[in-house]
Order: sequence, then structure tokens, then C-alpha cells
Amino acid sequence: MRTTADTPIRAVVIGGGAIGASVVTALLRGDVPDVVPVAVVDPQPVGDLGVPQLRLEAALDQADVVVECAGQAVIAQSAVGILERGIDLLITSVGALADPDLAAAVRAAGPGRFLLTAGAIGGLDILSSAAAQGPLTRVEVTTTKLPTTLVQPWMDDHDADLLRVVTEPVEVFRGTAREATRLFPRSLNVAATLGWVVGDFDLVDVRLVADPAAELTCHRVVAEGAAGRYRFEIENLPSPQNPRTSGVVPHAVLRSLAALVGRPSGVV
Ligand SMILES: NC(=O)C1=CN([C@@H]2O[C@H](COP(=O)(O)OP(=O)(O)OC[C@H]3O[C@@H](n4cnc5c(N)ncnc54)[C@H](OP(=O)(O)O)[C@@H]3O)[C@@H](O)[C@H]2O)C=CC1
Ligand SMILES: O=C([O-])CC(=O)C(=O)O
Repeated sequence: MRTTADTPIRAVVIGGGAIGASVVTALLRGDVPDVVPVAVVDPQPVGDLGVPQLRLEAALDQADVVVECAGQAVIAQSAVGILERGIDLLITSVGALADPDLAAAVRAAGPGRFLLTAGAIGGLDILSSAAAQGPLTRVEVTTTKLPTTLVQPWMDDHDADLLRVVTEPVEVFRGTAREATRLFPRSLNVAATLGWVVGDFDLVDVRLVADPAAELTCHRVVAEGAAGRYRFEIENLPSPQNPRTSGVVPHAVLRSLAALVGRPSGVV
């Protein structure tokens, strides 16, 4: 990746939805010093975001760094190729890496570098440090979201309809982060991020609750191990563009992008 101060770093954003569109707008505003957005990639017309909308291959010809804000399939299909071209990659759809073969391939690929954004949650720094001191023995996350945001294509009509009419909180899923992010690929990337950080997707016990009163999306994390005990609760306002996604995520992506291109500030 080019890093000289007098040459702007060219960013391609994959996905022009709730996260991607906000990221493009912020980059055009100059929110990450020396990074300019040069293209957005999306199968559907995204409207005028202020940068050309290109097909992936054409966009990669211009990219120093790719910001993925599209979905797990993009990571499965394109991450290794992007890294092999020497382009750096910021991953938002972290759940893709719960596939051990893909995770190994992404880790081995280069010379481009990759980073995962913390996205909708925090506390990952201390959990990563704690896991380095000694294995964590317990990692749990309870995510609470609006029921309609949790309807999945694999659900039968009965279960999907239940989520549309439910009036009380109801547990929708209980299992490992690996399963959680496979079954809810657009809603439980945070569980996968915890799995990545603690080095074990199967250690992370995920509970997903649909709550019709959940004005805020909640991720409650409990962990313990040799280093100590950890508890934190995050309550995010959903994105007005996509209530499945927390509104803070584009800002997390921009923060991660600054770190990836070597312009971090504040706490890392
Ligand atoms: N790590 C974290 O904390 C979080 C991660 N995420 C991840 O980020 C992703 C994006 O979230 P969000 O912006 O809210 O979702 P949106 O649905 O608002 O936007 C995603 C956009 O990407 C497009 N897209 C789908 N497939 C491709 C592709 N192959 N190439 C290019 N563009 C594609 C979609 O098009 P179309 O609508 O036609 O499919 C859509 O326009 C989520 O799917 C999830 O995986 C989300 C929230 C938190
Ligand atoms: O935005 C959130 O709160 C979490 C989310 O969708 C995800 O992890 O995929």
C-alpha cells in the first residue's frame, strides 16, 4: 500500500448500504486524513454517493485499500484475491471468518494486510489481552434486537410470522458464535468478532433475544479466565437506514480504517 504523505490513499468501498454509504460520505468530507474514496461497489444502483459506482474488478485497479461493508459472501469470494493483489482490506462482515478454511486462507494471503473492525461492540482490546495472558474459560454474549430485523430466509413461515407479531421478548437462538453468525449473518458478526479475539468461535456462547420493545440494540458480554472477569453492556441506537445494524458501525469502520492506513489517533 502507498503511504507517502503527498499521495492520497485510494479507498474502494464494497457495499453502498447503511454502513458503506456513510463511510463514503465521511471519507469525501475528509474524516480520515489522506484517504480518498475512489469507488463504491454494489450490485444495485446506490444513487449518487459522490464517487463512481464500479464493478469490483475495475474498482480494484484503483484501490490501495478496500473497505468491505457488504456481507459475508464478499469475504468468502474476494478477500484472498484482494490481499494477493497487495491491497489492504478492512473487514466488517467478520462472521465469514468463522469458516476455518476461509480464515486460514485469509491469514495466509498477502502481501495486502487485513484488519477486522470492532463494529458494533467494544471491550475487544481487554479481552484480547486477557486471552493472551491465559485461556478464557467463559465468554458469553446476549444480543437483543427488534424482532423483525431477525427474520431469516431459512426460517419457516410459522417462525418468521412469530417474529413479526411477538409482543414479549423471546429467545430466538442459543449456541456457539460459529453457528450464530452462520444462521444470522447480517446480525451476529459481533459474536464472530468475540470468537476471533478470544481465539475460539466455539467457546463463545451466544444468546439472541427478539424484543419488540428494544429501541436500542443491546450486546451484553460476560467473560472470565486466568486474567480476570469482564462484563460490559453496549446499547446502540439502530441505524435509521437499516435497523438491523447499529448506527455507530460506520464510525467504527472509519476508526479502523485510520488504523489500517497508519493514521490512528487516541486509544488503539
Ligand atoms: N461487525 C459488525 O459489528 C457489523 C457488521 N455488519 C456487516 O456489514 C454488512 C453491511 O451492513 P449494512 O450496511 O447495514 O447492510 P445494508 O444491507 O444496508 O448494505 C449492504 C449493501 O451491500 C450490498 N451488497 C450485497 N452483496 C454485495 C456484493 N457481493 N458486492 C457488493 N455489494 C454487495 C447490498 O446490496 P443488496 O441490498 O442488493 O444485497 C447493500 O446495498 C452486514 O451484512 C454485516 O455482514 C453489520 C453490522 C455490524
Ligand atoms: O450492528 C449490530 O449491532 C450488530 C450486527 O448487526 C452484527 O453484528 O452483524
